[in-house]
Amino acid sequence: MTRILDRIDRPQDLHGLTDEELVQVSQEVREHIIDTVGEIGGHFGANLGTCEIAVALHSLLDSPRDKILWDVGHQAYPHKVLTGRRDQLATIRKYEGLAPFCAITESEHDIMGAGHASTSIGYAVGLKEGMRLKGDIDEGQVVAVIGDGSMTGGVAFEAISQAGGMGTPIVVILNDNGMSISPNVGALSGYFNRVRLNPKLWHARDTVEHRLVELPRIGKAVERLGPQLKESIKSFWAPGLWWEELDWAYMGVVDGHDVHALRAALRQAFKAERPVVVHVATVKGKGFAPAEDGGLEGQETWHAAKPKSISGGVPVKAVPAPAGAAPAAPQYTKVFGDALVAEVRRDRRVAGITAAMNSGTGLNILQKAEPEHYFDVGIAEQQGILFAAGLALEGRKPVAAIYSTFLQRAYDQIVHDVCLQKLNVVFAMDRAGLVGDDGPTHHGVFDIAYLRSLPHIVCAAPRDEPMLQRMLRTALLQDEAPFALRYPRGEGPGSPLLTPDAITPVEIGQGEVLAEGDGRVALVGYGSGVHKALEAAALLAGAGIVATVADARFAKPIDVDLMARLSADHELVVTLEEGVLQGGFGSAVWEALNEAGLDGASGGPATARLLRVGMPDRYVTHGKPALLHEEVGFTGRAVARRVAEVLRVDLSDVLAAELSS
Ligand SMILES: Cc1ncc(C[n+]2csc(CCOP(=O)(O)OP(=O)(O)O)c2C)c(N)n1
Ligand SMILES: CC(=O)[C@@H](O)[C@H](O)COP(=O)(O)O
Ligand SMILES: [Mg+2]
Repeated sequence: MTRILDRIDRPQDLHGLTDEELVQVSQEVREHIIDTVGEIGGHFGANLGTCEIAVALHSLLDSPRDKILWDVGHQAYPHKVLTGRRDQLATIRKYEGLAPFCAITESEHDIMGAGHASTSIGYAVGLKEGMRLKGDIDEGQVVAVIGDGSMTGGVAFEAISQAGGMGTPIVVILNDNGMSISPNVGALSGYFNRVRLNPKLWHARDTVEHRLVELPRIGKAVERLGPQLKESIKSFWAPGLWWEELDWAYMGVVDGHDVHALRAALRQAFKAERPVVVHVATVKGKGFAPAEDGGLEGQETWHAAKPKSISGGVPVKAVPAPAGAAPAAPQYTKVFGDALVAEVRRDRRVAGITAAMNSGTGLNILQKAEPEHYFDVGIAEQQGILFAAGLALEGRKPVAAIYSTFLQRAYDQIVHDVCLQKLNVVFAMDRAGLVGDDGPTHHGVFDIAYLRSLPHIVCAAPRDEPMLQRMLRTALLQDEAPFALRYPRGEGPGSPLLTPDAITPVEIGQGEVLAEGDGRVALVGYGSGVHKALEAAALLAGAGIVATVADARFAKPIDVDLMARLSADHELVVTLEEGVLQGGFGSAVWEALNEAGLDGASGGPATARLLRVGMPDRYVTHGKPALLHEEVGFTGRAVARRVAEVLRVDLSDVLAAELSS
């Protein structure tokens, strides 16, 4: 059957279609996403929830003159399909393919870049007030689509307050499905649930006035009340009171899978001359039974789909690993989650905090094992750190498990509240380094630089799983300082784990030499950089260069004695880190050598040349980590090649042999 979708090459092609045709297009978009994402992998459930919303919006609006903003952007695949990218959807999140979220460099219909939650309303206020400043506030509609989970981000409320105060005529679609990645949390979510799940409240506004006017004796009086007073009486009974109190018009709850109802509500909202929120109820994973009928667990499972996980619209049964295959190394996330449970059981002062990333951080393990010591603040990283600060002031030992990239959201709380007051808070930063498919908004490459400069903080990075266990223990045994721990997304090298009673702390500020060399080059890794150092050393050995390999273990405090010794004993010292070079670990080594008069520049003893290997001064694109590591030169081969150049050694045969092996 030919799809209507096949003739939708631009959003304006939706204009003039009947409601029935729009319903059909919505379903065709849904099936296109199920087939495509089920094959290639990617964000899934949220996209099935916004098919009708995207169709309704683009059928009424003239994008990009009218501006539609998608909060986070993980639910923007229908928008991408309807705005000329239908046939490229299979490239999404792939190297040089469509961006994982909205990107202003990708399409004129992507009005804002995203990836981090809760930003869309803020942009919307700016865009609309920008039109007012240009002298034409009616230049175009501005609509922000934000989920109930993203609504828990404080910055969304900052924008709601500004818009209410200025009377900025924007439209917000609150896409309420009761889910964040895991079930949504907090009082706001509770309020949304009460309203969304109570159909009687869905049309309260319309019926309240009717019933009031029908009342004996006072009915006539109500009839004569001015519209404002009537509105406030209506909103007293109807949901959305707090929106009205903030001078927003509240409309809802609308069925987010009913194109006709959505269009009717949006037509009304577009006419308002004030900020309007349209509260919409959707199902995360709508139209895909394992999610739609799978309850909260099913909807959490299908937040993202793995490659080749769906065929013919149904899940593909996982194929067991062949007998005798080596077990995959445990994900750092699981090692951390298990280690945190062990720490809580060793010291009842310990508690774990997540910001809506329950399973992503491994805190789902703590939630099951020690629920009293588990806290989820929702998408509210700033609150997560303030909450940790409060716990620390109360003598608890909080561990804030927040991805490196999302922790950026709480930078001032780290500076102003934790470090300045020298509070004993542990930052467990998963997804440190290049995360891969999620791309530049999610790569955790700035934390070394953004934390190392803060007084009192300790910055550490384990080279493998047991070292992660030891560093977490170290962080929690000490009472002195804030302690930041970083580790990459995915598997470690598979080193044998330590039993809880065998976990010993490491000396803070002390590095470790893993292999002594012949004095020509020392490769000093930090975290995942240690493995690149070992890979490079193996290649250099093929050319007769025996490299010294060291694990710095700490970026702050730096092991100055070790760095001084390596610098004095070698021609070349190479630092390797999966973080930006500017202000990173290599810079810290450079600074330490300079302060000790050992950098050769200050007339001190002859010292080694310093070569820093790390992330470049640009945003690295999306794609598989191995491809990205190749692109930025963060591989054993690339490092070996650079060392050979400096030492004027010919490595071509070794590299050729390695390639052919
Ligand atoms: C600042 C920030 N914290 C955490 C995340 C991770 N994250 C991505 S989507 C999501 C859930 C969003 O929930 P909601 O807005 O309700 O959208 P839904 O998936 O339910 O459609 C989370 C926590 C993020 N993208 N940004
Ligand atoms: C959209 C978003 O921010 C999350 O879904 C993120 O993509 C999760 O990343 P991980 O897959 O690394 O947990
Ligand atoms: Mg949601």
